[in-house]
Amino acid sequence: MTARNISQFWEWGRKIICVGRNYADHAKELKNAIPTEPILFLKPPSAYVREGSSILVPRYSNNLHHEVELGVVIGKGGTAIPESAAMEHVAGYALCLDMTARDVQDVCKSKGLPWTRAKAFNTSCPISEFIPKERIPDPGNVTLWLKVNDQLRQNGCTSQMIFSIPYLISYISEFITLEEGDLILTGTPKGVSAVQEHDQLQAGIQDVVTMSFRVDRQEK
Ligand SMILES: O=C(O)/C=C/C(=O)CC(=O)C(=O)O
Ligand SMILES: [Mg+2]
Repeated sequence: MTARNISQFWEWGRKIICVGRNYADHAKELKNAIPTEPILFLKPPSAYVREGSSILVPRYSNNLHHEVELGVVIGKGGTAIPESAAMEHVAGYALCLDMTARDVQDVCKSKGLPWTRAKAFNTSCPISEFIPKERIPDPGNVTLWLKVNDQLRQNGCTSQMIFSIPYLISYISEFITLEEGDLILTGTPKGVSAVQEHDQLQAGIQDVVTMSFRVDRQEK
């Protein structure tokens, strides 16, 4: 059997665990309360999309939003990982988008239903190349940005996160065993907005990585 390479973690079929409302400015822009403990949801591995393929607006949505986020790639699994040891479990990072059908999410919220249809559809998780841990020495202090058709929409710093990466790893692993190849999306800063068919999205982490995606509509 050929050895698997963590730099292709998206091919492993592992979990994508997402944190919501982890930036106060984003929680406020959507008129949500600031959370007192992490809010979590999941995406399936079929949500991954890589550069060269398009982000697809689901047939059932007319308000697809971008959310730029720092993704943390788990390199060593564990259960009930103490916060003090959490960073030993990180292999690296990826720049991620948490594409969100906001109109569908609003309906789910109003009915008290899970956000699965709004957040977990095919192509809802565009990702960059794998970024080895050494290339981001302080993941708690990097700038994330996103442009739509060359217009800057999001520009935030991970220092604004309410719950830190070590805290999130420890919190999640209390009740979900983390495995090598899992990805944690750590939440988005303010500036989320709608994208349309044929838009070009560009996003980056400081001078570390950039990525671009075109938006298309799912065919009838
Ligand atoms: O509660 C809402 O209206 C929206 C919450 C989110 O979409 C949460 C996130 O995914 C995030 O903050 O990154
Ligand atoms: Mg998000």
